[in-house]
Amino acid sequence: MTAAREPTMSLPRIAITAGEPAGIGPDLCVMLAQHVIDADLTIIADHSLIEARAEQIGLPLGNLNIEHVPLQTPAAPGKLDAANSSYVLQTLRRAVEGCLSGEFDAMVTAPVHKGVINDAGIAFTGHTEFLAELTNTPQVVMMLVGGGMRVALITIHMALRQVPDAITRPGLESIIRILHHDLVERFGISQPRIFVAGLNPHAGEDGYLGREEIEVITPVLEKLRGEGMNLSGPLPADTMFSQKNLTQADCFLAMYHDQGLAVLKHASFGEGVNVTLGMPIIRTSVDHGTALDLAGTGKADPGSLLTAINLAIELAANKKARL
Ligand SMILES: NC(=O)C1=CN([C@@H]2O[C@H](COP(=O)(O)OP(=O)(O)OC[C@H]3O[C@@H](n4cnc5c(N)ncnc54)[C@H](O)[C@@H]3O)[C@@H](O)[C@H]2O)C=CC1
Ligand SMILES: NCC(=O)COP(=O)(O)O
Repeated sequence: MTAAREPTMSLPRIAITAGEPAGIGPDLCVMLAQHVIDADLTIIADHSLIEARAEQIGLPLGNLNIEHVPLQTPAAPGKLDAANSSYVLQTLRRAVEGCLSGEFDAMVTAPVHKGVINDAGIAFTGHTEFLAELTNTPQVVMMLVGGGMRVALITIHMALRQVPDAITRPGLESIIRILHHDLVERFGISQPRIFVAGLNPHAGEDGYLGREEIEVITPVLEKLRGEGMNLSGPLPADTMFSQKNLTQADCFLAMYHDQGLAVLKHASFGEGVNVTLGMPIIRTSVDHGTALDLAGTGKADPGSLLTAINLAIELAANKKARL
């Protein structure tokens, strides 16, 4: 909790990385101080950055707990500076280290700007891949939760041109195994029903509109169904998210980023949560980006960050209950 709350034993300890310093992440961290949250939050950020943003948007910091990681150069709202990219990555390293050591029960990330990190000469496609590397996890899965659905992805941050070649039988099998495992173990769904999209229009139209469904997706689904997994598909992606399917699926599995996330964000932008599956640590995140246009204005909506914190609390409690 960040506003007035009675001290309580065993609240989940959650690290929050403030993200890109020129974006809305620092504003959202300040906004957390205005809410009562049943967790011990540690904001990992430059202390003076958060203080300055609080002053800018006219909100008190209260007893917000901030662990200081110094900026490389002063940050102005809305003005990206590649010099601060190493700071952004350092906040992530610190949170991961704390989660791995047991100091934190989970980490929640505010948005980073992928482009400016690359401008600094650091190859970076997203938190998901960076955290996989830091935790030595060979395969992670991105799943978003919102709008009454869960949507996981086979391919994440890659050019559309590269997608078909990146969908392989071993990769698909490994992702479905992780997804199934985490839906059971982390989300407590005993028999998850996973609806799997095809890659091509009409799921390939029997091979006339592409052969990935026949050659890659169907053989993997048949193999895993043989092990007892409840898998539907490959389904035409244009109708996969029908209202009827929303009531029946525990999770949709999309072949590429915008096939799944455009639908989810249409239904829930600003209230959705991004969760990384397959890692030894719990990580949730906002569903939006750095919104440079809103940084320092006080107009950013903290809804997604609050929902991400609540999901982290729930997943940490589920994990504790299983120990
Ligand atoms: N979790 C993360 O670190 C994510 C980072 N990004 C990064 O963010 C950067 C900017 O991405 P964009 O595509 O421009 O998306 P964006 O989400 O930053 O902005 C899209 C639109 O939504 C509005 N918006 C976003 N968050 C809002 C909030 N909390 N309250 C009110 N309005 C909000 C913005 O003002 C803008 O009009 C990119 O570098 C992208 O890679 C994008 C998504 C997730
Ligand atoms: N569209 C989701 C997104 O870009 C966030 O990715 P990540 O930084 O959480 O890997």
